[in-house]
Amino acid sequence: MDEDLPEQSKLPELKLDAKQAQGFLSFFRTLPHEGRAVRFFDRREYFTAHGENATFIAKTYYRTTTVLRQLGSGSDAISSVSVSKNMFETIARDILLETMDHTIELYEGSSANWRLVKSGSPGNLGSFEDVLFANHEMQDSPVTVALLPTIGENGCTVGLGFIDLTKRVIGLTEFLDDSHFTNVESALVGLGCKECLLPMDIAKSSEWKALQDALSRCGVMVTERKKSEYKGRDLVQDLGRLVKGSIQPVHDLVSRFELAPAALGSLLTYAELLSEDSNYGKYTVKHYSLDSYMRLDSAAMRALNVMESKTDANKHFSLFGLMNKTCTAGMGKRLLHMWLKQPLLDVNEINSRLDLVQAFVEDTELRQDLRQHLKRISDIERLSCNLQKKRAGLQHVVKLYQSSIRLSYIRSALERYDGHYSALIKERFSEPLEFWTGNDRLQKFIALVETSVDLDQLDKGEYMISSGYDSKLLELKDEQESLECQIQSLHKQTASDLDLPVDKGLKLDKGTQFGHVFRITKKEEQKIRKKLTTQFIVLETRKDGVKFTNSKLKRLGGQYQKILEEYRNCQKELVQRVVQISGTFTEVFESLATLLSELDVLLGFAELASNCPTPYTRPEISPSDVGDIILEGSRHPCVEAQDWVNFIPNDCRLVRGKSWFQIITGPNMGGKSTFIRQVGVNILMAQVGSFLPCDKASISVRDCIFARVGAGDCQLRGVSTFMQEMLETAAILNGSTDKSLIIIDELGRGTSTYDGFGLAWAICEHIVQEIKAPTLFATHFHELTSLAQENASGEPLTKQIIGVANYHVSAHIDSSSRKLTMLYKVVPGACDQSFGIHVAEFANFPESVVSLARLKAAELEDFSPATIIKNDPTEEVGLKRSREFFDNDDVCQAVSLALRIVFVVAAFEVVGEKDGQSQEATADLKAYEAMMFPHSCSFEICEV
Ligand SMILES: Nc1ncnc2c1ncn2[C@@H]1O[C@H](COP(=O)(O)OP(=O)(O)OP(=O)(O)O)[C@@H](O)[C@H]1O
Repeated sequence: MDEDLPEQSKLPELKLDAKQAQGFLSFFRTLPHEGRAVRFFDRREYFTAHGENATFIAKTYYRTTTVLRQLGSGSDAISSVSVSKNMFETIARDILLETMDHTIELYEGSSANWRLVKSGSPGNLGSFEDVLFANHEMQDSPVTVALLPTIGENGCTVGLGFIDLTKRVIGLTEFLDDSHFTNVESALVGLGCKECLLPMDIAKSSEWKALQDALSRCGVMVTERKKSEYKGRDLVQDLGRLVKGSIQPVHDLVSRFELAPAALGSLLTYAELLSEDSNYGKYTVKHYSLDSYMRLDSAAMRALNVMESKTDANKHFSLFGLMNKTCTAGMGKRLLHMWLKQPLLDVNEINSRLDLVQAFVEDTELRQDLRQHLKRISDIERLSCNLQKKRAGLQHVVKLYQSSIRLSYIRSALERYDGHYSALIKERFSEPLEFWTGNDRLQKFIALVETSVDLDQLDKGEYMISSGYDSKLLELKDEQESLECQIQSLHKQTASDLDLPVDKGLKLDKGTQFGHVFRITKKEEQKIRKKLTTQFIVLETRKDGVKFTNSKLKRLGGQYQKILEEYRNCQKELVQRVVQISGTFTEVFESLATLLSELDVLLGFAELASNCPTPYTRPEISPSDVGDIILEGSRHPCVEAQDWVNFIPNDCRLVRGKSWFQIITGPNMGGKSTFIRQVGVNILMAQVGSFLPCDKASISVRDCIFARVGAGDCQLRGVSTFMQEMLETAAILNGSTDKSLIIIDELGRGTSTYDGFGLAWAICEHIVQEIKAPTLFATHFHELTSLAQENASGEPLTKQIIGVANYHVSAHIDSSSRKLTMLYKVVPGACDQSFGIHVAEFANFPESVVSLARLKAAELEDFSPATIIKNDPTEEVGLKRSREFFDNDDVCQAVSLALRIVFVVAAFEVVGEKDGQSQEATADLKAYEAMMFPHSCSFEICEV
């Protein structure tokens, strides 16, 4: 067992005697049951957890219950587990930052006396921030949201309040929502919500299942609160204490909403903001408008790989990982996170970000210079937050100082720039920097630190107030030095009296037990024993020598200790005072943090655009109701960044009335998904303000990206996959408009071919005719391509359908070797043949199956447009063809056999992967098989 468990060797021993255990158990039993709380008990060198928590930790983090020990005896015993400090940090990070389904409590004490010292939840990390970010940067600031939905005449209205405790922002909004809670989902995604408060009845009721599903799709922790906590009555008064500046705008904002004030009220109670006066006057209140940013739901975030995931093999798998070229500690990364969740809609705002990026792309020297300086900037935002929450010490003040003195270099680098965008750089950075770093602001802080802190001691790792800062401290320091001199001369005098060399013979020690003492080796003691016994007091005789003193040393040492004590107390008081004064500069630091993190992210965009093997280009941006979406020579930035990929660029021309709706066909593995996702990713990047991996790009701003991709990639989830697919599609049909972008991949794969095709056709028609959103629709239903067929006179086959164009990803088959080569080139027109059998051949199908499949396929009509046009255009062409296809028993058998073989091969892979869970996997597979092949006999998993 030990070898399997890396942490096992570090498992601390649970050392409690029977009495201690008894005392602890009596306390532990008094704790109220809280299913979500994981409680830890600090035992100084290690931590422990008990009962259900112990089992949870053993199973989740140690992956074995053998680490469990029993505390107490007989029926009173409870399971317990010990956790090292490192392991505690790992568990806390996982619970609060990754899985986000528990809260953590930390208790300190002994025997039967314990008290709660820290508690944290995913939305409110509280004092666990120290543990979580002691060795890691804080990359994302958690946000807690409270929702209050209600059904009225117009449908469902949702009141929303939120708090970002790191940025000290409180916000509220209210909106109508559809039955899928599309708006709730985009608000949670946009805000980066980690925890959501819901009234208890709503969190439990099956009537609100759709809302609960929306929350679960976003992966937020739901915290149930009593309905009585949803009170907005005293909200303005409460906010009056928390906000900086005038309360009137807050009053005006709050009075615009009916439900949101109550939601926000519950949040203020939950976060206990009013109970700490360090929060007073520190918050800003804002209206979060859903219409200010591009809306993205959780499916789109996943489809476009916007955020990094734990399973990413390398950081370039996600857009965040790829675009994160920030230099500051934490602040830049948090802003990038926010920007990626809130792409802009305003053309001018997008263009001004692009202007700044262009300035930094064009002036490499300026960019490199600024980035060098930013590398030395600490997380000013968090440091200043800690100062305010009185969690800071002199080290934090010094860190702020060290960052502050670099700002003059950043300012002068920016001022040297005289390129095309100098006015903008001046307005956005140089002038605000000049203001905040001026004599009345940052310079005052710099002067405070330079006069108060002993900066010379920093090299030794000591953070102290310089004695010159305070007359009392100076006096104490002088006295201390004078006493030190007297002790030194006594040392010399005594050495000469004893006829011993100073230091080498007679040492002067300073310890906690005796204070100042003389020490000699045992050998020397023999030489001076007589003098020692008559003139000195021997304190201790040990292997390392004999310690002794005399009345003079005792007196001087005593005085020295007293002065030292006074000096330390004085230092402590002064440190508190300096930290407190530094806390009055938070407005300066917050403003500087905003400026610097923005500069950091924009410089990162410029760095990415310039340093890619094929440089990025600046997109042209037009409002959402004009212009087309044209990407020439575009690439998927994350796929392109993988070492093993030689990426083939493609053009995408979404032109209104011509190719606003594109059907993409082509062989499996041909690059369809990559292509449609890369269009979404490029648009998102543009609206965030980044250059694009394209040769040329123009983009009509999109207010929303809807994506339904990927369900086909997790086929083994069976029926739920289809349900998921339908839910996501329903959200698209409900929420999208002509200003959105829709990306759909492999729709209708999770059900029968007839149903799937029927749904796909109907959805396409609805999007083209009703929604009119630019759409990329990748499909294996070749029959869908007839949506775009035109008859000989150029009229669309189906009269009303205009603006549909066919594209396909090309592949080459060598006629002699029958070798299939993917060209990854997206070209106009429908795919004129199916490559399924070639792909099966690639997958090492048995030759007999491939030959039979070839034979039977040859008997079928081909997929060419010409053949399709031959059919009656008024009849559903594809349906007819697919019915013919499945009426043919032989083909049906061949296809079924082929599918079953793929399936059984996959079954073995999965069973192999799901080590130890083969029964479960087999059950999954059988359920899947029953769905896919309802009329055929069941497969057996056997040795191949
Ligand atoms: N433009 C490209 N240039 C180079 N390689 C590409 C390109 N597009 C895709 N690929 C590679 O091909 C692989 C398959 O691409 P993708 O998943 O997009 O195919 P697909 O047509 O959607 O397949 P399926 O229909 O089976 O889902 C990708 O993982 C990528 O490595």
